[in-house]
Amino acid sequence: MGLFDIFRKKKNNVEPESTTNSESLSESQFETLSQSNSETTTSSALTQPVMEQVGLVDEREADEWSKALDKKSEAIHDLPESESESEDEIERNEQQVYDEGLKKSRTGFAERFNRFLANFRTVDEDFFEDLEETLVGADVGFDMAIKISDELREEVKLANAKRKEDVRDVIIKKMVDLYEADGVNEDTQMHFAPNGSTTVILFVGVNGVGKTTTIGKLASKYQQAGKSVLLAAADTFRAGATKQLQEWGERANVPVVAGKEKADPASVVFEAVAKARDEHYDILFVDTAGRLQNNVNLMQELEKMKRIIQREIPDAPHEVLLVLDATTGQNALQQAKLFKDSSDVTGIVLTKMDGTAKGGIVFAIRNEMHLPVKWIGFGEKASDLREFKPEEFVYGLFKELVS
Ligand SMILES: Nc1nc2c(ncn2[C@@H]2O[C@H](COP(=O)(O)OP(=O)(O)OP(=O)(O)O)[C@@H](O)[C@H]2O)c(=O)[nH]1
Repeated sequence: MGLFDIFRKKKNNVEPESTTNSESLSESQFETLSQSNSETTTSSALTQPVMEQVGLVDEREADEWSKALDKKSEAIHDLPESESESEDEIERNEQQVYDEGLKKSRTGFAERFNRFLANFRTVDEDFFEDLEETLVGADVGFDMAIKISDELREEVKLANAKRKEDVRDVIIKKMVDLYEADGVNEDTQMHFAPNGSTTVILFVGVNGVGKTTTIGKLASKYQQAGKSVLLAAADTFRAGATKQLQEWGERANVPVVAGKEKADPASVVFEAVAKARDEHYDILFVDTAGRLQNNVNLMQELEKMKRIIQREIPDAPHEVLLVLDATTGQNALQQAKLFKDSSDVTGIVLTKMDGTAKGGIVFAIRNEMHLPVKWIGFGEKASDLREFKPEEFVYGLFKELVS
């Protein structure tokens, strides 16, 4: 089943009284959609995986970690952890987090589409130009916008479309299809060290994107899931960074290895890796600085850290996660290119999704970067960080936009 079919199926399971679930929207309903503040609640949803996961270091172990984590995120959300809790309830909770976190983007997309379709008369060259502009404005990325409009030119269904909602449905289906096609073989799993040895995860990204916060959230998740966690405060560049990480450490009840202000970050990393290995910690998260005198220095610093980690634990780091701030749109993409070119990024953490009205960045990252989004941040609380689920994301973004 394709991603769009999953989307449709989820939509058909939504409460029947929902306005947005009606098979066909009237013109006036359609025009007023973007002004509607009412949020629909989803009911049962599918758990079918969208794409195959490949290349796990140790499939059984990764599965075990993932299960422990899933169980804990539900507990964090104050769901009763009773034996009787059904899969539907767990899934609904996950979908609710996505629904709430994507509210701004959903409304933003609806407004852009409605503005674009308000002038719809016929599918001509102006139509495609306006469409490209609309998509670029939603942070879908220039390449993806052109790709969508090029493919839609060939689409007979679009050429014959008379009603605005049909046009809109064809466009969204095309976006979802292209997104899915770009994600074949994408590996969204977290990788862990085999045989219970220490897993090292390095976080990179420019300053202010949410690295320290993400580490705090993950530390708390894994710690509560029963794993022993150690943090390394290797961002010695920014005065408050170590303190901030220590606060997260205290909150999560997790120790932090820190150096003096302006100390060599590599020495902090060395100390932390040695401690993690010798004391058999399950997982070490390494916070790094996002701001040095220039990019070359920044990249050299990261390289040096990696060498030190590898000297102590040869198969580490098991993940290099690039943290990107979703509200910065094209800037985030530029950063991704910079880091991808110079460090071996294995995945992306997309933060502040709750703060943007242009959720299209997820499409641009997959289309242009071919890097998997592994985690997504919907707020500042530990429980607001979620594993990235493409089907939940697509549904949360478009559920009110497809008839
Ligand atoms: N709304 C929202 N805010 C977030 C999210 N993630 C992080 N933040 C906020 O973003 C701000 C910056 O986060 P930090 O974790 O300090 O960023 P950093 O990348 O470590 O910054 P440097 O230490 O300067 O490199 C903080 O105020 C966080 O609370 C999120 O998913 N949603």
